[in-house]
Amino acid sequence: MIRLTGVSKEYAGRVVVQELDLEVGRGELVCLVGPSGCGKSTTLKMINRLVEPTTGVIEIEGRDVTHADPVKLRRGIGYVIQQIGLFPHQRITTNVMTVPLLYGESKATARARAHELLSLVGLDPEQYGERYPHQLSGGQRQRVGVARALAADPPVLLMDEPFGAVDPVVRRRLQEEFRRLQQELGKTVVLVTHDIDEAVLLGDRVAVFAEGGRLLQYATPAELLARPVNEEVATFVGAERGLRRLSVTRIDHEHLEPVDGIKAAELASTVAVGATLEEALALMLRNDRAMVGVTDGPRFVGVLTPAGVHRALRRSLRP
Ligand SMILES: Nc1ncnc2c1ncn2[C@@H]1O[C@H](COP(=O)(O)OP(=O)(O)OP(=O)(O)O)[C@@H](O)[C@H]1O
Repeated sequence: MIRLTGVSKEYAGRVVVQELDLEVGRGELVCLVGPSGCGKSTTLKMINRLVEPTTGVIEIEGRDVTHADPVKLRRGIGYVIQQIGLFPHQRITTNVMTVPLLYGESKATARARAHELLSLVGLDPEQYGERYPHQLSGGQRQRVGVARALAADPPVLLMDEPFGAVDPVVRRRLQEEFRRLQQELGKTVVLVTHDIDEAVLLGDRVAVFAEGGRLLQYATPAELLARPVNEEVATFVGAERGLRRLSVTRIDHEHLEPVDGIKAAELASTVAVGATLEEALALMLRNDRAMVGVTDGPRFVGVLTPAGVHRALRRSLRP
């Protein structure tokens, strides 16, 4: 869907993005992560031509974006930034209607679409649609930003620290909801963050950048956490990467032991197949039991033990 080949950017002779090759598949969510100033935002802005690359080629669906009309190009690419830039003197619904109106939709259609999108991001249009941005919380404004970026139904969404301005609890909820929404809508997303936890939670793949716009590693979260390519990545991913792996590895049938001979009283609680190892371990610790029951819909399918957790971590690296 998106391909960068040999892309570099220099400002006054200083290289901020270096010979970057990166491919993003259709429907994939890719996180660009790295320390402040390493060129993540610049990379994102080259995709929608807010910044022109010094060298290299950027293609979207096989078409070189440098030959596209930048205004048209940007309308086809949703863009969400931390300071979401809602129009302060326009009501929420009107804010979301902007792009469909630009596209020549009728007011009635654009309004209906705006209401649909507000509901989709968890804001009741009846309750919030007629408010002004300053009458919403930071997290609610962020949702409006996402709704507005989706309004033109763009196949590609670029997001620059979209959840950076909200407190950690709200951020986690927005991240989880956004991940669900993205899977449902099948958008191709490139998301910039400096937060490795956000990157491994959201990304199908994660690109780790270093100072000077060098791409150090581009891999799935499981691969990145288990096998950082060098010390630099290992340091960035952090000493807690073992723990982080628990949060990206999901429980599968093959990790379980049979339930035969286990009494219900030995199982303090259950989790569903597909939950993370982190959730399962948290339950084991909370209940002081070395196992947790696992369900699949209404069925009870087995138990997960610490040995199963080990197995799951090992197997998470199989291609
Ligand atoms: N218009 C510009 N002119 C000159 N230098 C710039 C310009 N825009 C960005 N830079 C420099 O390019 C480098 C990369 O900036 P960029 O915003 O891409 O980093 P980033 O990784 O997104 O950082 P952050 O996480 O702090 O937003 C920085 O050193 C920045 O100072």
